[in-house]
Amino acid sequence: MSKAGRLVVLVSGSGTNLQALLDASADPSYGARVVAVGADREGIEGLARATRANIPTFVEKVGDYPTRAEWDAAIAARIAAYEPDLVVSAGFMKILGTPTLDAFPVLNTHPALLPSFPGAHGVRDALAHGVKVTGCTVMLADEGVDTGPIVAQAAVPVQPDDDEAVLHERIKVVERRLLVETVGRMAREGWTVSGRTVRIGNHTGGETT
Ligand SMILES: Nc1nc2c(c(=O)[nH]1)N[C@@H](CN(C=O)c1ccc(C(=O)N[C@@H](CCC(=O)O)C(=O)O)cc1)CN2
Ligand SMILES: NCC(=O)N[C@@H]1O[C@H](COP(=O)([O-])[O-])[C@@H](O)[C@H]1O
Repeated sequence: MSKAGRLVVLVSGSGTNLQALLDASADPSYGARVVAVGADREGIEGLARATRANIPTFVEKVGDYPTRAEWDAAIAARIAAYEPDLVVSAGFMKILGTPTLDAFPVLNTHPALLPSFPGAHGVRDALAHGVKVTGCTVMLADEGVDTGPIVAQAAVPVQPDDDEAVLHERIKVVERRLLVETVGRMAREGWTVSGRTVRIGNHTGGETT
C-alpha cells in the first residue's frame, strides 16, 4: 500500500492545478504537502506560485542536455533530492523517462477523457472531433503517452460556441477539484494497482506498488 504524504509537483505553465494543491495542503488534515515544484522552463507562473508559497523550485530544460536520456537522468535526480512519495505532473509538458518512472509513482492530470485524445493537445483534439462531452483524467503515468492506469475521471459538457480556451477553462474548474480530491485520498488512504485497475483505500486483491 503506497502513501503520498510528500509531493513533488511538475509544471510547465500557469500552475492553477498546483495552486489548488497548495491551497488544499494548507489544511493539515489533507494528508499531503508540496515539498518542491519542478519545471522544464523558466519564467512561468507555476514557478512564481511556488516561490510565493516558499516552496523550493528547480528547472531542468531538455535543451541544456546533449541527449534526452541525460535530461531524463537529471530531472529524476532533482526530484529524488526531495524524497517524494508521489510526483504530480500538473500541466507538465514533457514525457518523463524511466529514471523517474522507475523511482517514483507519477500521477498525471490530462484535460480529456482518456484513452480519447491523449497527448499535448487534448482539448483542441476533442473540440476538433466534435465531441459533445469531454472531461479530465487523473492517471498513473507509465512509459507511454497518457497510456497509464486511470485513477479518476470527470465529465465536462461541450457547448456549441466553445473555442479551445473557453472549453479548457471549463475543464480546468472540474480538473482542479478532481486532482485535489484524488491526491488527498491517495495520501490519506493509500492505493494499489492491479493490472490497469487502481484502487484507493484498503482493498484486497491489488498489487502493492
Ligand atoms: N512517461 C510519461 N510522462 C508524462 C506523461 C505520461 O503519460 N507518461 N504525461 C505527460 C502530460 N501530457 C498529457 O497529459 C503530455 C505532455 C506533453 C506531451 C508531448 O508530446 N510533449 C513533447 C514536447 C511538447 C512541448 O515541449 O511543448 C515531448 O515530450 O517531446 C504529451 C503528453 C507528462 N509526462
Ligand atoms: N497533456 C498535458 C496537458 O494538456 N495538461 C494540461 O495542462 C493544463 C495545465 O494547467 P495549469 O498549469 O493551470 O495547471 C491542465 O489542464 C492539464 O490537464
